[in-house]
Amino acid sequence: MCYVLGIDLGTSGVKVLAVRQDGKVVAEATREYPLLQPYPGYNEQNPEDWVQQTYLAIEEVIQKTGIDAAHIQGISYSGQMHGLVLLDDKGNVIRNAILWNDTRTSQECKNIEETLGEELYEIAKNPALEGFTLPKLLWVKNHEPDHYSRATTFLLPKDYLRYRMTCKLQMDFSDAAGTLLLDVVNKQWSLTICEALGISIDLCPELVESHHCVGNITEEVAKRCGLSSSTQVFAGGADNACGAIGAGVLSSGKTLCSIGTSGVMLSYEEHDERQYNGAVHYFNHGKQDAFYVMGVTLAAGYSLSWFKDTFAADATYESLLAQINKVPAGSNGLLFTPYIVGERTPHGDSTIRGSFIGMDASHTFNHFIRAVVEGVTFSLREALDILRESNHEINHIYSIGGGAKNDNWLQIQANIFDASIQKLENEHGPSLGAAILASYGVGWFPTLEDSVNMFVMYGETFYPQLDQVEQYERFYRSFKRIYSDTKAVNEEIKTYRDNCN
Ligand SMILES: Nc1ncnc2c1ncn2[C@@H]1O[C@H](COP(=O)(O)OP(=O)(O)O)[C@@H](O)[C@H]1O
Ligand SMILES: O=C(CO)[C@@H](O)[C@H](O)COP(=O)(O)O
Repeated sequence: MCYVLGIDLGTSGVKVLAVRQDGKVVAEATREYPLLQPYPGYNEQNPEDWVQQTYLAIEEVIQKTGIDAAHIQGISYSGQMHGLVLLDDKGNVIRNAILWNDTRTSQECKNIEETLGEELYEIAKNPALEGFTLPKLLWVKNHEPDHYSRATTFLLPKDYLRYRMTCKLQMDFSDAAGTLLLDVVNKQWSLTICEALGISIDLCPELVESHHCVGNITEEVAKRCGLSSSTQVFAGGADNACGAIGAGVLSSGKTLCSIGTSGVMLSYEEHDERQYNGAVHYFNHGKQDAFYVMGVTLAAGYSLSWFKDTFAADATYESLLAQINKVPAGSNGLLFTPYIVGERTPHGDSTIRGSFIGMDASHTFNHFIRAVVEGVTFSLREALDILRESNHEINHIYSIGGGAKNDNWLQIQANIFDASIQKLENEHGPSLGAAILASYGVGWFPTLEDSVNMFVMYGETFYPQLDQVEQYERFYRSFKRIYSDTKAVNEEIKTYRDNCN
């Protein structure tokens, strides 16, 4: 029997999945690593943590299953997008990675928009947002010139991990699309954007398709992890592109909701013709010559994990959510906005912060938990509204990520989105998409769709409950007001946060 490994380098941790040629997931292993937050709004990670934790997870999967390493024919990757990894001329990391949820680059974003104007949207198809890679490159150039001067190339998180395992430097189109340096339609680095912003195009690595074979596992890594150097390595994709592949979102009319650390509402796009004017992200898919649009809630699962770590550190997610059904929809008038690290969709605002609105002495811990779950889901509903307003008919949504592990939350999604919610038989998120790319790359299947048909198994469907849908529409209208009603006071109190620096 032959196998592939799918490796998802997420924000909270790395997940390694071993999948058999018949699509059976034979083992998985997850290892966490710390999120470094040296100042409010700063989010970094040490790339060496990614590498070492991945090696341990690979070892664990092989030890759990006793798989003969020579039977692992392919490996591919998915990863948290946009994070900046700078390498020197020896391939060494120059500084910690600056991540997708870091919001220090507001001034750089302003400079990019002022310099490029409409050209940015014509070429990169996206607005300059703090989470994207180009603003981070410019921030290092402006604030850490010694680091910038030593850089010979930049990579994104999963590309760096793949580089360490193959010694090959590349980036796939689906992840490159999130850098703001890619000409999305022509699938090439934009010399116009590089030159306008004083970035050498030589910093940009070779571009490849997600199913492209970049090389093999090196002898050194094979020995370290118990792999074989005969194993082929495939480029992989952005975590949301791989999440879409792993849920079978490979054709028009299909939509994904992914509640990971971030939250994503994503719809497949066959062509690049629709204009969204930056209201949502527009990226190359991991499926060749396809695209997708998506809205992002910066702190989706992160809002729940932050609340758990801060107020119930010893609880499990299961125990935390077990009682929320005892609280009615709308949490008896308690509303939460998930803007605890700023927000992207629909409010591109790095200054806004979260709120609990309507706190009453009668509210209990369970009300707060349910309010967090509902607030995250309301935020994703705002992204869904943008997609529906641009003529995406969306009545059925595939749900993945940590938030898809809880049936109460899946039912709340159905009621707030007013759509049926499709759970996968086994929730593996983007790592399944990465495994599918490897299975297609090694030639087990003639098309990506054939691999999806073999690997993806759908589970329970959750249907909207009319009475709850109607109640949520009322609460949703109140939720949407909170951003504009709290924007000014958040701008006032920002200085109190900054003085923590
Ligand atoms: N059993 C669970 N029930 C509900 N939410 C969960 C559960 N496990 C994890 N989560 C949520 O999912 C998030 C992590 O999702 P995941 O897709 O694993 O993360 P990432 O890919 O961003 O590292 C956590 O922030 C947490 O809020
Ligand atoms: O910034 C984005 C997408 O634009 C995020 O979706 C990151 O890609 C992080 O993903 P998770 O760790 O939340 O899966």
